[in-house]
Amino acid sequence: MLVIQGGAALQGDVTVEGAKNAALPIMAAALAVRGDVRLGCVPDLVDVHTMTQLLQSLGAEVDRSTPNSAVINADNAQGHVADYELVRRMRASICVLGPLLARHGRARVSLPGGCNIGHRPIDLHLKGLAALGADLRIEAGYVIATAAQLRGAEVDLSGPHGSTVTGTCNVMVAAALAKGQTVIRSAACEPEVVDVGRFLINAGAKISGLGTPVVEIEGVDSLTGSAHKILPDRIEAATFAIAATATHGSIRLKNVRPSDLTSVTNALSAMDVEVSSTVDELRISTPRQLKPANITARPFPGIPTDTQAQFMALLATIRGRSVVTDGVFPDRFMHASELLRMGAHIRRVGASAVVTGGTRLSGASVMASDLRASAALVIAALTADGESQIRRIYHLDRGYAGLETKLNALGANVRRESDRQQPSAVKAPHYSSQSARQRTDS
Ligand SMILES: CC(=O)N[C@H]1[C@@H](OP(=O)(O)OP(=O)(O)OC[C@H]2O[C@@H](n3ccc(=O)[nH]c3=O)[C@H](O)[C@@H]2O)O[C@H](CO)[C@@H](O)[C@@H]1O
Ligand SMILES: C=C(OP(=O)(O)O)C(=O)O
Repeated sequence: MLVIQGGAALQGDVTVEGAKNAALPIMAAALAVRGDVRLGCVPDLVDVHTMTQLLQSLGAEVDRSTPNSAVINADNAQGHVADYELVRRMRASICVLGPLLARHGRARVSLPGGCNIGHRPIDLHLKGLAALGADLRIEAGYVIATAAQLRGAEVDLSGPHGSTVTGTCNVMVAAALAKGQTVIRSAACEPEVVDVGRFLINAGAKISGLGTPVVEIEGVDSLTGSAHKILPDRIEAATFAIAATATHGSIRLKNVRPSDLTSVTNALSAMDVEVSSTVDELRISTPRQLKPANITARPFPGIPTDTQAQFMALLATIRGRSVVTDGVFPDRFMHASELLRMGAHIRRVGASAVVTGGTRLSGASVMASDLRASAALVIAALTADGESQIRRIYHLDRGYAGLETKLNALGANVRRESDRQQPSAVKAPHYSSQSARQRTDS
């Protein structure tokens, strides 16, 4: 668990890692590439470790001996079965479906489980791959997919809450090696999807329209090894920016792409936070008084759903009434009940959470339910009077590398202790270790 003594304002510089949500689908896409794939800025996260194990279970060689890098060679990867034991640990395992199908013409991938952030179907992944000619069925908890020859097609990925990020990645990889032209309509526009597309282009794919809802792909015969640097993690950056704001601190974020964070910085500016940027840095400086705000998470370029919980924790500290809505995962409010334990005033009203902020939060023992809920509890604890214990932080280790080290360097008081209520806890991942036990959030 993390034990946090609240009250310190975050001050100083922090360097942001490469993005989890780009690293995972790119590592999966390496299954469809011949030769060495050299990745830089790979974050040292439990999820990356799980993806490493998944690729190895399929026969790929993965060398992570150099920090923040991965060299993947899938030339001898003959496996096509992504086993439940690995897939259940991490939702993003579904990203191997498209690459396996493209590579072997068949794939058997365990269904990723129901997750704590709400309903997470994969119907759009299946619909997209079926449009390319795959035959797909669900049997005994596995997606079973076969395709003698994938063929380019028109694919519409619009769902009830926008497009699908990992679904777009799956279809993009499969289409890159399909015969003929594919047009993906309602493609996800998230920067991580663009990064996956750029990785594929470096490997020889022909893709245009990245970052727009219409992505066109001309299939090629093969993809070949290449080097790619993972883009900076906008969610980690936003988490630190929100934490600095909540503690009335002042920080400089290094290795960021400010244009990926416009919705977040606009929301902070509307609360009266001072935000300034250079090409790869952001400065956040917080006045004494902040204004409440209404926050609605939406697909890119909207406020990311992966920052909604952190915003809710911040708004609980700001005097006045704020409304938080999640237009991507409408039920992603598990953090609210734990924030209540710290003295926050939050009510669910229809599809939104109404936050009446301003009462000082107090330290408490709380339980993290998912990755960003954990981050929200950390932010709340940093602002609270007294000590908080945050349990089940294996969620946090899925998505934040060295969080307590980074926070302490900014002046926070955070320590990691063993949690007797957490029998299956994982250690923070280590480059050379292949044996970390992990827990699923799914
Ligand atoms: C590894 C990774 O990149 N994870 C991110 C990815 O998850 P992930 O790719 O799983 O999320 P999606 O973009 O697929 O989901 C977006 C919305 O579409 C719905 N949907 C999705 C797929 C489908 O087949 N049918 C369907 O209806 C979902 O229920 C949700 O309402 O994008 C989410 C939304 O930005 C982020 O919270 C996750 O951090
Ligand atoms: C929900 C998240 O990740 P995943 O899709 O891997 O569960 C997240 O990063 O907040």
